[in-house]
Parts: sequence; C-alpha cells; structure tokens
Amino acid sequence: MIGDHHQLPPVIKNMAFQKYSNMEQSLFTRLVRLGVPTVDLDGQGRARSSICDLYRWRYKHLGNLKHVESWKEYQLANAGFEYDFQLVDVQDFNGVGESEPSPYFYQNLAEAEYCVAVFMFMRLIGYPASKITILTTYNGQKHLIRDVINTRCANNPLIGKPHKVTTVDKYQGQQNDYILLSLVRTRAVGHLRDVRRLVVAMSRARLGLYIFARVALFRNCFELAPAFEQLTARPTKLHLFLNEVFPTQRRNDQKASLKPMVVKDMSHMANFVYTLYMGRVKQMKEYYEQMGHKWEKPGEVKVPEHEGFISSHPGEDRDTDSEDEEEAGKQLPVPMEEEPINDSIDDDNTVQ
Ligand SMILES: Nc1ncnc2c1ncn2[C@@H]1O[C@H](COP(=O)(O)OP(=O)(O)OP(=O)(O)O)[C@@H](O)[C@H]1O
Repeated sequence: MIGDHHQLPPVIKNMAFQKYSNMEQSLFTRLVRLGVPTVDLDGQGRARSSICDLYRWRYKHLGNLKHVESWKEYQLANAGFEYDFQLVDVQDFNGVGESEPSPYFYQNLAEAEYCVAVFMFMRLIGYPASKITILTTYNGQKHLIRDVINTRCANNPLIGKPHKVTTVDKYQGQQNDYILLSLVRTRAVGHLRDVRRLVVAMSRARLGLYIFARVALFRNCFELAPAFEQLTARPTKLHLFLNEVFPTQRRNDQKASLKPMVVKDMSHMANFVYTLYMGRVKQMKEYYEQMGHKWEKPGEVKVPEHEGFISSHPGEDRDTDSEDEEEAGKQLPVPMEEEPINDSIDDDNTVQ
C-alpha cells in the first residue's frame, strides 16, 4: 500500500477494512499526513513535456528527464494528427449522450464509436495495435467499447484490436505510447472530479493523448480546471493530416505547412474511416492482381445489427449495390465475448 498519493488509493473490497480501518489510505498518504519527511518525484521520464503539463501542476517541482527532450521518438510528431494531445468534443448521437442501462453502469455510444474510429484510422495509416490503448472512466463504457471493436474491426486482419481496452483505475501503473480516453459523462462530471483519477488518466500516455468528452461539462469543473484550461486552449474538433503514414518524420515542434482535415463529429470520422478502409482494400486488391497473386478479401469493418443496441456502422453507405456489400450483409454477427481483451498484467508488454 505504498504509492504516489496524487494517484488513486488502493481498492479495498472488504467493507470492514474499508470503513473501520481506513485501509483505503495508502501507506504513503499515511506517512505524508503524519509529517514524515518525503522526497517528491522531480523528474519524469514517461511523457512528452507537453502531455506532462496536463498533470505537472499537481506535483511540487516536477521536471523532465533529459531523454524526453532528446530522444527522437519524443521529437517527432504523431503521424496523421496535427496535435500531440487533443480534447475532442463529442455531441449526442441520435439524441443520446450518456446512458445508464442499469444503475451506475454508464455508457456513451458516440464516444465509443469515435474512439474506435480513431483507433481504426491509426491502424490504417500504420500504427501498431500494440502501441495503442483505449481507456475510459467507467466499466459500462469499457464493455461498450470492446463490443464496438468486436463489431467493427476485431476480426479484420488489417485492423484487429488495440493493446488493451480498460478503465483508468485498472490501468494505474501502466502506460502506452498512444492513449485514447473516453470520459463518458454528459450530465454530471461524476467520479473524474477526484483529481487523483484525472492525474492517472492524463499520465498514462508517452507520445499521444486523445480525449473524447463533452467539453462544455468538463471545462466548467473547478477541480479539473488546470488541465482543462490547457486542453481547451487547442481546438476541440479533431485535426487530422491526411496522406501521412506512421512513423512520420515531421517534427512535433514544427508548424505543419499542410492544412488539416477538421473532423466535424463522430459520424464524419466514421464515414472518413470507412472510405479510407475501402480505398486501402482497393489498392491492395489492385496490387495483388498486378503481381498475379490470388486476392482474398481481408475482412469487413462492419457487421449487421449486433445485440440490438449498437447501431450499424455510422459511416456505412447502405445505398450501395456492390457485390462485396451484399456478401457482407450475409456475414454472421461476431459472437459476444465477456472479456474479449486480455486485462491481465502478466501479458502486458509495456515497459514500466
Ligand atoms: N531514467 C530513465 N530513463 C529512461 N526512461 C525512464 C527513466 N525513468 C523513467 N523512465 C520512463 O518512465 C516510465 C515511468 O517510470 P515508472 O514506471 O518508474 O514511473 P511510476 O512512478 O511507477 O509511474 P506511475 O505510477 O505513474 O505509473 C518508465 O516506464 C520509463 O519508460
């Protein structure tokens, strides 16, 4: 029960220990509260300096180790993205924002679809799946995102699944290069108001952090202001650079000469990804045929209605009469798995 007292405390499941022994208080917090002299972390070696600024304010004198300025991976930009981090505003989809199908089980379909569309975009331009993690602040949303992934792309060899889809709380202590984060709530800020959860959420990414949320709600939360002021200083619509592939040689500190594509909303992103995918498949097919190889379709990025609550692909054009589309219509839905993405720490290939 030792640990950074600016992050989340241990989870105590036993009510007696929780209520009467105050075991949720970590040993570190206990010592700090008792006035025991402590040495605070003053050099972080995980994140780009710009990303670290989102939580640096919670620590006394947190600087950067030299390598986060000097190593090439920190100097280069994130391919396809104008910014190294962005807060992306997500509006209601079909009139719905957050939903609560059972008590305290929060979901947000628009954010789930948006996160998955961005993951698919990253895969299509060459990002390895192992470098991308999708995080969310609620268990309900974790299940929804996994379900959307299973529906849209898990079985597609061109896309597959991200390294992990899990909750911020479960991911404490872990990291990945690129984090897509869904904040879910649209009516009340909920438990992100605990700044320790915000610090964990903001501090998991090394190189890229893209947050999907209802901006008007979170920007007004007093406790979160130092982070959201920085987040909202950048555009809240996703800015993408087309024609870039991973890894780019564009420098992160260099103002790009290209004009970005500004993504209007989730449907726009889903549509764009669908078109990008179809273009990639067409290119591959032509290449195979030119080389005299037998062409086999890699898979689909969409399947029919699934369990009655996930919409069909928002970028899907149902008016098409192409043969490929008809074949896709005959495909059986991907079966639901309770835990399709492995959560165990043992198989984690991130460096700690
Ligand atoms: N001296 C260093 N040289 C290179 N990389 C470093 C160095 N120190 C830390 N890092 C990088 O920073 C990451 C975070 O370090 P570490 O896991 O010790 O932090 P932590 O305090 O346990 O993080 P958290 O509790 O927030 O998950 C490491 O995985 C590593 O990539």
